[in-house]
Amino acid sequence: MSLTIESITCWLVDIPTIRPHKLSMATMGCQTLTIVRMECVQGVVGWGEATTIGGLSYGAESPEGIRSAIETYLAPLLCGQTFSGVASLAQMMNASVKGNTFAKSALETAFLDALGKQLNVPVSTLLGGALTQRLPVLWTLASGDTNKDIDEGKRLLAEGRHNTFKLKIGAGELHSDIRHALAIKAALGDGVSVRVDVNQAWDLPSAIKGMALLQEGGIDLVEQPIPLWDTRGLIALSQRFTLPILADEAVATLHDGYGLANGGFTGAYALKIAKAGGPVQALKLAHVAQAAGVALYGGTMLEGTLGTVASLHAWSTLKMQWGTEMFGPLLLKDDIVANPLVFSDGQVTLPQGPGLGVEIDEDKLRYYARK
Ligand SMILES: O=C(O)C[C@H]1C=CC(=O)O1
Ligand SMILES: [Mn+2]
Repeated sequence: MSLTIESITCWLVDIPTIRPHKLSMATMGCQTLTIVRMECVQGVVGWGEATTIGGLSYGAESPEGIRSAIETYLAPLLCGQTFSGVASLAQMMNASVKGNTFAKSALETAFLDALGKQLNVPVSTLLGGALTQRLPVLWTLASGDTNKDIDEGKRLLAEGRHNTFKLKIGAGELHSDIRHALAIKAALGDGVSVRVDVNQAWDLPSAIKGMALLQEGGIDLVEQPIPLWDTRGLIALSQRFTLPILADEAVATLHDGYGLANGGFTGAYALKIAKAGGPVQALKLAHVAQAAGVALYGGTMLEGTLGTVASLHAWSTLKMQWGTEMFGPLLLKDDIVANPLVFSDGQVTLPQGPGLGVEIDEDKLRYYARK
């Protein structure tokens, strides 16, 4: 069985967020989904998505750059070619295009969706088979205001939608950020897991001070406290504190995962399909982590439903010691799918059906697509 790619179409889809989402490097009021439609000669169509955060403020690929890499380089390379699976697809993309893992992730996702539809199996089956149909999912409190975050957290706990929270810090002065995090932790209570993501904003001395206070205050996990290039610092912090570290920006591919673990990093890796170049590539990093005894976490680039579901199919094949943050669609006011994901009891349900199991609402796609 193989698929021949006939055409690849790409849209930029702008969807407002339900509230401002404040990270250390940008405040989002809108998310741009780069949507890919891959039509195959065999009659199946696959869909994929790539997102980043805050234009070029989070990473090296912008939505416009992702679209340009696909339309100018990757689509002409792939159209007319026949692939028996993701291995030959990835090999061809990597031979001609360096980096651009976000663009490659959207294409790998679309191919997996098409292949699953052709074989009449879910993408999770192509990736090794789901261990579970429901995955834990936390929520990020990042309104930029401590009291608003507390109200939002309490409301979501009362509704039973989430029982674990991540806070975005690093934009403010160290001690006021710590006060913010510990006030939320105290208000939500002992039984609620609260983690923080610094998104690289601290230098090493600040991280040493900050982590001591966060550890003392009962925070459960600290994500990417220092810049991505400072792997020596990250390893040292992971060995110095009992408060575990989640490596995010510092660990994109299996090579990064190997390097950190080999250097003595203890803690966990945030897997993201966009950082690795697709669901199959992200699983390679997961398997390196498993070999090294590093724990796993299912990360998001705040994708809409398509990218979130693609990630969930991959994460469903793994034991995720720190759960997932696949809440992206809940941060958006709308989406381009006819069958939204179901979130309840701190969990999200993996869609059934062939391929990704996501049905696109093409009217909404046209409505939100950038003209
Ligand atoms: O983890 C990040 O760095 C990005 C993203 C994930 C959740 C969230 O709120 O932002
Ligand atoms: Mn992060």
